[in-house]
Amino acid sequence: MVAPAVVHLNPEKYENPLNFNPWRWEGQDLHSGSKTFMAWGSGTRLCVGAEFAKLQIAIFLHHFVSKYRWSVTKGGDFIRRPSLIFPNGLHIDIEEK
Ligand code: HEM
Repeated sequence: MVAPAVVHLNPEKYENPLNFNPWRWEGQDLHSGSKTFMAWGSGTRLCVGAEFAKLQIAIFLHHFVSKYRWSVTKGGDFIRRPSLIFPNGLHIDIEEK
């Protein structure tokens, strides 16, 4: 069994894996058999909803950053175990621009 988050945070695979850097996968092998990128699983069990989910995420983020302002009001501490957990939640105020 493989924990994808552990692979994605491996400093031997990615430079400064804890830094926010969406471009870190640019030029990497992202195919279904990749051993360095497996957010959608791998091989025959690859997520069937991956393309749908990516489209939804892109549409959501586009509208979220272009039409709304937000600020963190409470919480936001996080623990990597290895997936991300917010023990006190992450409360945000959202308002239309
Ligand atoms: C951010 C969103 C998503 C992530 C990160 C994600 C991730 C994954 C991962 C890692 C697996 C492999 C699990 C394993 O190896 O046992 C998987 C499988 C699967 N996902 Fe997703 N998924 C997402 C969204 C979706 C959506 C939106 C759908 C359906 C509309 C979906 C349907 C499935 C199905 C049916 C499988 C099982 C595939 C199989 O075993 O043949 N997923 N997903």
